[in-house]
Amino acid sequence: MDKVKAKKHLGQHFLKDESIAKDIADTLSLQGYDDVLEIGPGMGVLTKYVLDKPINTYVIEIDTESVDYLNAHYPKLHGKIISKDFLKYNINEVFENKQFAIIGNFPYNISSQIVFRVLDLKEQIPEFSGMFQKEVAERICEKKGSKTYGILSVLAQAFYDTEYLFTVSEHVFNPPPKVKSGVMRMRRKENFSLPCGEKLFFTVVKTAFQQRRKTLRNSLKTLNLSDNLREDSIFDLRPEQLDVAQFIELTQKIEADGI
Ligand SMILES: C[S@@+](CC[C@H](N)C(=O)[O-])C[C@H]1O[C@@H](n2cnc3c(N)ncnc32)[C@H](O)[C@@H]1O
Repeated sequence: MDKVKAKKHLGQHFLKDESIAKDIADTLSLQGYDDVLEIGPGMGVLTKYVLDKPINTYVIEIDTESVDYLNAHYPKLHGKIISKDFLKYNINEVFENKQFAIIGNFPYNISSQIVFRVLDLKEQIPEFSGMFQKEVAERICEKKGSKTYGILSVLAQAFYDTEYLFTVSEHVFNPPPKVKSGVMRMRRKENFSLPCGEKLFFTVVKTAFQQRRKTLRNSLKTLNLSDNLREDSIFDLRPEQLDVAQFIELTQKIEADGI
């Protein structure tokens, strides 16, 4: 069967370098789960190395041409290829009440949506690793004070320990993307339930970073906080000056204010 022709609208950039595929597969710690789901296997360059691990491997792929290719070349995947859009797929069809890891050389056009979906499913996902465009991988792992620290950094780090692992050149892909790539890993914290309302925490973080140059006193105006609360010195800060613990503290103060 012929190779799959890369489709731009699906973010298809196929990895050519087998040693990088192996290094990505090796980011799996294999601790705390027996199953792994690879998002976007394409022609299976990474899948091959994931299949070498002592773990049940499933893949989810939106492109039917890639699915046909995988069926033809990877008999070990028989019955474990989910021909669906990861963003819309109900994971309980395969992983009901199960812990599973997610890995991939992710489609860059939907990077942030994939991270948000993982955060939605965090109760079942103890580990999430793989390749994004470098800027997104860095953003996930960035600490307060940096220019790229933002919504993804705070929300991912509220529930996961995040590590930036290594950078990958654009030349090892076919076709090459315009930007460099970065491999990162997120491992869920032992205690990942927040000591404040999660929905409000998400709202506070997102609202604060929508106007990242403003102080919280200005950017959080839309939350209708009391004048008394707005006197608190935490509101003198800009969002990039707060770490996760401070965003939690801020959310707790807003909760106590009775929003
Ligand atoms: C960057 S390519 C990586 C392909 C392969 N893993 C590799 O390393 O060569 C991203 C893959 O994700 C697939 N993809 C794009 N959007 C998807 C979605 N919403 N759900 C599942 N797969 C998707 C693409 O078809 C493509 O195969």
